[in-house]
Amino acid sequence: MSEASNYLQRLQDGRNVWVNGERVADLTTHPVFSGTVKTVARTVALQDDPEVGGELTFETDTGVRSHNAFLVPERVEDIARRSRAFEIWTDASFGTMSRLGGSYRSQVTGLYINRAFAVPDQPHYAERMERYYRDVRDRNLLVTSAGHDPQIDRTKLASQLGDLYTAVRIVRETEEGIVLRGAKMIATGAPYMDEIIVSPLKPIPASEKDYALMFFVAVGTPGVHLLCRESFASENEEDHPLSSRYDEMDAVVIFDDALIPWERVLVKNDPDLLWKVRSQSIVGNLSVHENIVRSVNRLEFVAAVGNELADSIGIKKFAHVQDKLAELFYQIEAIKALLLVSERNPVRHPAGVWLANGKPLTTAKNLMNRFYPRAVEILQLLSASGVLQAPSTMADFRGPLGPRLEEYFRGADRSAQERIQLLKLNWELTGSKLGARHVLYERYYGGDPERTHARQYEEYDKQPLLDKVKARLAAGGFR
Ligand SMILES: Cc1cc2nc3c(=O)[nH]c(=O)nc-3n(C[C@H](O)[C@H](O)[C@H](O)COP(=O)(O)OP(=O)(O)OC[C@H]3O[C@@H](n4cnc5c(N)ncnc54)[C@H](O)[C@@H]3O)c2cc1C
Repeated sequence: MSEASNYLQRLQDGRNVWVNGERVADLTTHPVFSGTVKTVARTVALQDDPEVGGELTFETDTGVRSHNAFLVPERVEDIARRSRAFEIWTDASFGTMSRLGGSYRSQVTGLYINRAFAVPDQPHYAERMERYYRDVRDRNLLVTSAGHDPQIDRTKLASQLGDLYTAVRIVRETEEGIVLRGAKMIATGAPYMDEIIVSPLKPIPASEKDYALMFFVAVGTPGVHLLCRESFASENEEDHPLSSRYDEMDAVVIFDDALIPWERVLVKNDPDLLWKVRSQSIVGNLSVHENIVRSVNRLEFVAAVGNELADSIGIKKFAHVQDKLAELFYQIEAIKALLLVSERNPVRHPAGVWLANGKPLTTAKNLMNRFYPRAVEILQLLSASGVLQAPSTMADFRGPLGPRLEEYFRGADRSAQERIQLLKLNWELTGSKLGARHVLYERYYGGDPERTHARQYEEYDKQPLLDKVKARLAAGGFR
């Protein structure tokens, strides 16, 4: 069976996906989901593609071909193999779909690598992790994650939110596993995925041990509900080139007395073990590496649109326009340079794997949540009211006003229809609901930027900088 038809079949698992007040009977035909399902199926099918399939996959010890996000980087060249696979996949959606690229598949790989290294005294952890990794890898499953408790009141602990089962907690244990109730926020792409990693993203105090859970849940598990946000998808490919294909959706995951089998439970009511596992650098490193490959791809897309906009109305010769276009280019070059530096200066981890250097990756991640909103702002500044002059639909070109539109909307270097297509693409990136969500995503997907930037400050090795200045001052200053 091809990867694409296998994927489409996997969606028919009775999953509880809720949107617009109804349970979705079939994602493959539902107007909110069918466009993106096609995109995911097309991307997954790249593994069968004679041209790129080899670069995307590796042969496992069980003899199947699996995506390189599952490749354990035992040799230094494996970093480049993983990177190339991320690039091919992310290019299939111009960097707009974050969960397809392999970030959370990489977390599974990282957790597998860590299994014995992080917790040698917990054999059940290592055994379950190994079985899970092998299963997900060999079936090429798609993975997302949900890490946060409902927002409600951030000054309170999970146990202080009123109902003890607001955040996810065990209701009872059975021979088969744990029965869970509560909600986790938010799992991007969940309706299209096979698996969700559920795990808090920050340390849990000992007094809150009942919330210290880490487990993997199959999306189709009975009692698991995915409550989707408002859809940004469109069925009109001509007018909405991105929303019709790439609305990856975000969902709250609700556990309504859902049974999670023991073999999927990695940490149960154990804050120490949880943090031991989560704070290991491998998991974050492998997944951030994918994020940065995707970031380059996304910035390249935005820069190309910006250049086309400038060409289309003949504004390229203005100095401030060149300044803005140059800014889009240096954004690309800065993130690309950090990616290259990280890949060319790999670090051998004691667990026996090679990792791209973490410092430039973290820097790129933190820069990106400032770069992307600015990149979108530049597109807005370049097109000004142009996007609002575009007719509501390309169909107007086929109506009675068509010949007039050809005249009024033509560009400096292109036909009216070509220019309006470009403006519609620009609107998708800068003014549509999908575009606004992309900006929010780039700001927050990697955590609250206020705190991730502060962490970079705290973890930065400042001493060598300070020593130099202190020595100079001690020697009499800078005279
Ligand atoms: C589009 C999108 C997709 C996402 N996809 C996923 C996903 O797939 N999986 C997943 O697990 N998560 C996902 N996230 C969640 C993301 O990880 C969080 O948005 C991020 O970590 C911030 O947490 P929060 O949204 O709960 O905001 P909060 O932590 O509630 O913060 C809200 C505001 O309060 C401030 N604040 C709150 N607490 C503190 C504090 N202690 N100190 C200082 N300031 C504070 C913050 O700075 C911020 O301004 C996604 C987010 C977005 C926007």
